[in-house]
Amino acid sequence: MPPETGRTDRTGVVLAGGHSTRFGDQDKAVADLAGTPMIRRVVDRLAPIVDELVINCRDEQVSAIDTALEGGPDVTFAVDPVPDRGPMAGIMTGLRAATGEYAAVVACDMPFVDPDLISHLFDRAADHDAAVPRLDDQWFQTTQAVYRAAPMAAACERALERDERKIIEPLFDLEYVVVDEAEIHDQAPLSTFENVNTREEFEAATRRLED
Ligand SMILES: Nc1nc2c(ncn2[C@@H]2O[C@H](COP(=O)(O)OP(=O)(O)OP(=O)(O)O)[C@@H](O)[C@H]2O)c(=O)[nH]1
Repeated sequence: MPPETGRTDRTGVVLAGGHSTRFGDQDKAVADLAGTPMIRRVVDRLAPIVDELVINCRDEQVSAIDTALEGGPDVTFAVDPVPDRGPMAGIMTGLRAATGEYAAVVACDMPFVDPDLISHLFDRAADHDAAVPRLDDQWFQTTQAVYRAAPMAAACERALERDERKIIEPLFDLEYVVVDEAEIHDQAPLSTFENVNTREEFEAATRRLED
C-alpha cells in the first residue's frame, strides 16, 4: 500500500498444505463448495482488506490451486521446503514469504472467514506481535489470527527446533493480544471460525451457502 495511506502493509496468508485426510481422496482446498473452490472463497474474502496474498501449500498442490484461483486476485505461492511438518511449519513458510509487516493467517478450510474481523485483528495487532482470537471455550484460533510476520516466523522456527508441534507454542514467545469472544461478537458472527474437515461438514456448508 502506498505510504500516504498511512496503512501498514498487510498480507493475507492462506494455509493449504495439509492432506485433508478426514475429507477423503480430494484436496479440500480446491473442492467445489456451492460453485466455488473452497480456497477461492477464503481468498476472495481476504483480497479487499490486504495488500498481497500468499498461498502456503505443498509443491504438488500448486497447479490445482492455481487453477482454482484463476481469474481472481493475484497470489504468490510459498511452497513448504519440507512438506508435512504441520500447520506451524506452514505458517512459518507463509510468513517468510510475506512482504507486509503484519499478516493475517487463515486456513483454507474456513470459507466463512469474516473480513471485518480480520481488519479488526490487524488494528488490534498494531504495536504487538499478534492478535489472536480466543473463544469462551478457551481455544486460541491460531489459524485465523494476525501476526507480525518476522517475529512469528522466528518463533515458529524455534518451536520446530524444539520438536514442538502444538500450534499454540510459538505464541508464548511473543507479545500478543487476546481478542475474546465478546469482542469478536461486535465484529463478526462466530461462523467466521467454522472449518470444514469432513464431507458432512462440507455438505452442511454447501446447504448454508445455497440457502
Ligand atoms: N503447510 C502445512 N499446512 C498444514 C499441514 N497440516 C495441516 N495444514 C494446514 O493447516 C490447516 C488446519 O489443518 P487441518 O484442518 O487439520 O487440515 P488437514 O491437515 O488438511 O486435514 P486432516 O488431514 O483431515 O487433519 C489447514 O489449512 C491445512 O491445510 C502441514 O503439514 N503443512
